[in-house]
Amino acid sequence: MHPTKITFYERFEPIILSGDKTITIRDEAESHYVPGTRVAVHTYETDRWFCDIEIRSVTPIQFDDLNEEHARQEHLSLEDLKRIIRDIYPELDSLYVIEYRLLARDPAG
Ligand SMILES: CC(=O)Nc1ccn([C@H]2C[C@H](O)[C@@H](CO)O2)c(=O)n1
Repeated sequence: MHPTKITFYERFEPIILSGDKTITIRDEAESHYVPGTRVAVHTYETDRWFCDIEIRSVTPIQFDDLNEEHARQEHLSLEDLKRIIRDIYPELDSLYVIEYRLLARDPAG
């Protein structure tokens, strides 16, 4: 069964809902999303649903191959992106770029 839920740190909610952040970079444990499927997005901290996304692609990437295009898609500088990835996944080099598009958001949000 493919995963139908993903969590994001609450601080990223505004840029996900604005459509400015269109990828997330995760480890192997979170790499099993299926392109074309709908996934519910919840906050990591409180498990609050705030939107749905459609998975566009899941692509392996090495930490050293992260570039300015990934940073643009994350709506971050490359320096900040690499620092955040290193905070979340210290010493992990094999990662996955999950590209998505915003489908529906909480009308009360
Ligand atoms: C539990 C967990 O790992 N949750 C995550 C992981 C990553 N993100 C964000 C941070 C960056 O913008 C990208 C890159 O991983 O995705 C997140 O919000 N929550």
